[in-house]
Amino acid sequence: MAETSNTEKKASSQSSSLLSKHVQELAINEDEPPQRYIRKDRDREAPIDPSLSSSVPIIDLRLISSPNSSTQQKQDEIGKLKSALTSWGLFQAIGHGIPSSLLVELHEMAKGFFDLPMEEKKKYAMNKDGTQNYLEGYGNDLVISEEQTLEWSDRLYLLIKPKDERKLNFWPENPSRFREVLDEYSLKSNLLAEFVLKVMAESLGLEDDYFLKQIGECGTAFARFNYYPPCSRPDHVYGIKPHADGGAITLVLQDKDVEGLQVFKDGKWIKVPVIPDAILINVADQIEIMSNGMYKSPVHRVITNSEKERFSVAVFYLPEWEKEIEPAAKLISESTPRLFRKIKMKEYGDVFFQKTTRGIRAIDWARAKTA
Ligand SMILES: O=C(O)CCC(=O)C(=O)O
Ligand SMILES: [Fe+2]
Repeated sequence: MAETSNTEKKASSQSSSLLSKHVQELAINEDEPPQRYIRKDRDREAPIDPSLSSSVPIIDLRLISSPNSSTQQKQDEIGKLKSALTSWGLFQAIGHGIPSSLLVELHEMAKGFFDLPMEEKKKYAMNKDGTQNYLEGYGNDLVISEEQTLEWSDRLYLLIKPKDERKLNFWPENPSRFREVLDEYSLKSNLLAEFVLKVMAESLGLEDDYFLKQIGECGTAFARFNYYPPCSRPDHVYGIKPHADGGAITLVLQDKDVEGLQVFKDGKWIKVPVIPDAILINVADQIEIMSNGMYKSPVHRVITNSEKERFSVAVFYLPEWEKEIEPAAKLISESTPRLFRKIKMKEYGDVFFQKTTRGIRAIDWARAKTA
């Protein structure tokens, strides 16, 4: 277990002053974001490189999945995917087979939920008792210390897989089609994640079900609906602070109009452009570990906007809690020594939560000790 300081113990036991408010309430009631939302890292700010946005990789999955593609087309696109994940750790997937109408509906469900009166949304509020790391429901990150910089976003966080572990009491009944649409999206998103995990394994010369087996049939998936209200000081307040995701892979449906997501690459921040109907797929820490560092789990952040609100839906795929994750033996050699230790997902999850909340990368804790 991760160490916990006294301040943090107090915070997670009850201190209500450390429970953050819904940002939507702040955005409506106060002109200036409170001090606890103001970034402390502006003096260490890396530059934004506008010229590289158009280079964020785009992969047409249809070229890989379609029986009508030639072997050459398929190999070329897998090569592009490999190069995208080696250098960026992400790509925008097009030709992914999820109908545009479903993506539009999912976006409408997100907007419809966050537009509900606060009292209605609070029916689905997270239980912030601090006893569990993966808190489902409507709320924000758990606040574990006074120093933590808070984020300008509200969330609805729901386990979608395994299906029999869903806690439907957190699934909104309003908008009336919310549950149905999320169920449909989960089905499609799970298939897409499976397909991509297979292609990723194949691209590294592993058995195509290598990652799926490591993740396990009962690997979990969480959908996170993110809502970023307009913020009067976008330069000083993060929608989500820099972080990498802790699971295996993440699928993100970005807002259809409003940009905000940025990825850190070679010392610079790069805006991820909005491409209609694309789904952003990013490597998360467990794939970086299993691929022995070949595929990178990218650091990314979300910037706020002074005028426009923004919605996104991220689905995080995680290995089963009891799985022990380590680099694939095939990817360890004299020239590519083992970079990471073997760690149980449950243990990684605990450490990930503690570190990420403080803005520290968890994967560094998983590195193998060099002799
Ligand atoms: O809002 C986005 O575009 C990305 C969200 C994200 O990085 C996350 O939920 O982990
Ligand atoms: Fe993320």
